[in-house]
Amino acid sequence: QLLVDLLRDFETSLLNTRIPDTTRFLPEYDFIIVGAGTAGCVLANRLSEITSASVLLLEAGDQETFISDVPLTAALTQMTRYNWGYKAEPTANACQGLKEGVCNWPKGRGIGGTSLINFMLYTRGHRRDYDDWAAANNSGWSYDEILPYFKKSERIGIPELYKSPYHGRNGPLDVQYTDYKSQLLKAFLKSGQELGYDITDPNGEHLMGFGRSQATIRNGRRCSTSKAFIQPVVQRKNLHISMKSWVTKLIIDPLTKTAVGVEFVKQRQRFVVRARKEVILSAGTIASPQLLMLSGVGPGDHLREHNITVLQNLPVGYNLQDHITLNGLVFVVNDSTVNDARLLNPTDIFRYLFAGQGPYTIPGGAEAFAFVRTPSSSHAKDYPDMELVLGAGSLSGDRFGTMRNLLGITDEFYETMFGDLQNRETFGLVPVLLRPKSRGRISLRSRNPFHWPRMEPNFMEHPDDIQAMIEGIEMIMQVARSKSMVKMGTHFHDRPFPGCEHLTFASQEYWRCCLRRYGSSLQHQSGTCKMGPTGDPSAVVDSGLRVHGIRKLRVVDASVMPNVPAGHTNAIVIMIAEKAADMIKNTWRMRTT
Ligand SMILES: Cc1cc2nc3c(=O)[nH]c(=O)nc-3n(C[C@H](O)[C@H](O)[C@H](O)COP(=O)(O)OP(=O)(O)OC[C@H]3O[C@@H](n4cnc5c(N)ncnc54)[C@H](O)[C@@H]3O)c2cc1C
Repeated sequence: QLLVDLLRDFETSLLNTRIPDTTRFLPEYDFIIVGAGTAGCVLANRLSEITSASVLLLEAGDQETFISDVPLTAALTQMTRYNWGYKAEPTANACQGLKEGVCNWPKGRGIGGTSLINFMLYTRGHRRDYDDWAAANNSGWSYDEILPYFKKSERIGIPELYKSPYHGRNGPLDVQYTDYKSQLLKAFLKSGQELGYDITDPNGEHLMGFGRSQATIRNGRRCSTSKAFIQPVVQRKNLHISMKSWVTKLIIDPLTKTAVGVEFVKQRQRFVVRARKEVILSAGTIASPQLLMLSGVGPGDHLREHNITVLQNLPVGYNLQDHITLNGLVFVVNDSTVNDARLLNPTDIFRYLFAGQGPYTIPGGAEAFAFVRTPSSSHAKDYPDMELVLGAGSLSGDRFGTMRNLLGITDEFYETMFGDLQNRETFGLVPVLLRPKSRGRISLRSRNPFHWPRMEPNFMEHPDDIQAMIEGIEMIMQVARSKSMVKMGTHFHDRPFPGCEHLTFASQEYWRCCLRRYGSSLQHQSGTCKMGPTGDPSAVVDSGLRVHGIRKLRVVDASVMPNVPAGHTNAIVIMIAEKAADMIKNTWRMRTT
């Protein structure tokens, strides 16, 4: 930790804008934003554009360091204090063979939130995802209505997409390809064509197809929402940012049912600050429902169990969704791949440090993705229900254990599976279930705000989710058997997963077992403060993201998604926050100055 602190100080003095930490607070602000994560940073920027409005941004963590900047080593950030390090409850159909038999749920802590530790892949989902939100009486959320907000935030750095009507060129968030292109990437894209798919821009007209990873990177470094939205505006006088400020409660007037402020702890001192116009909760899918419940907004019975006075009975914490994945599908290949040993190569290190180029710039090690439709899918023909992610290397190359640590993979699993692959070139292919039918829940473990809430994933509780995953694995095998991949000497490392050796290898039962033991999360938890109209018994916020029944309180983060779209969630949360900022400005008839 000392080393991290020293490096951070060194780096912020040289490379980053130091974010001033407010210690003296106004008694009242127009807007108080709880959580400076992906959504909170966007909101703080857009709301403080109104020079007449005062904005307080409260964040439990502190400023990012260059440790989180390197795209390839994203997994390393999970080992720092920038990760809340949550662990979910044991669940019947996933994660059973992982450390402690539970799923790791890393979440970012610091200005930038989970955009500080995520894998930077930039995807938005399918047009139909948003049209479905709108069709469920969430007016204003159809694809045509939200596309301008994706574009508003984006500065596309991919020349062939400059003229695309789907991309923005003037936003603060850089979206780029890395300069690194392996032979494997070319073979993977070709295999897609062999299988009848197009090579597409997944953020363009058609999601279905194979494409290179677009990522939130700027000149080879992570472009967090802190870099994009906060660092350029720290000099604004009307924006106060307070770090290491742990919000413990939203203060809601029980008579008028109006949010009037927040309570938080900073440097062991308790503060209460009032909000003149609104409190905006952007603490993420786990902490936002927790804070609502601690403040009296949630399922009545559950709050009473914890002796919390019920101010508004709402289904807070339900509808938890996530994209499911299976790690450990490893392929041996003849070409050179990326692994920990190679990363010690001084040429690559210097190339990265001085030019922002080379393998270190691959976002989380993912070079490309394919959006495909499983044979049994009940979705429309153009709607992919499965993503296949191509790794530039694989879990077998994780000698330093950073990826294992992130995923909760035991050393025993690693040695048994990959012990004999140490000198081999390998890559991984990862299936991702895009439209899960299973639902989990966040609930309170206690009324102590410093205790983690209970996180029940219920992954793959619905049998269709397991079936889709098995078909996704079979599609991965098809890709690996394609001519272009075989030409590279690709073959599946067919060592049985520990605990599933007794089953016929590659049978449906075998894959079921692998999923139960090693199936896990892609960390796209969402939906726990669901958006829906009055009268929808599962809704927590309305289409303006206002909490039903409570005045002057909005939720703006991944928790409001009614259904998780078929895309990685960071860009989607940024879009939600961009739109929310406009809605808030309209409510208060405040213009950007
Ligand atoms: C390992 C990993 C890899 C991922 N990879 C990708 C990817 O490649 N592409 C992609 O699109 N998405 C990815 N995601 C998901 C994506 O980053 C998240 O969905 C998104 O960042 C969520 O944004 P948010 O604003 O809802 O929450 P967050 O960004 O988590 O923000 C919540 C903020 O609130 C703060 N907070 C919480 N409680 C309190 C409190 N009580 N008081 C004060 N502050 C508080 C937190 O510290 C945090 O800063 C990944 C996620 C993880 C964990």
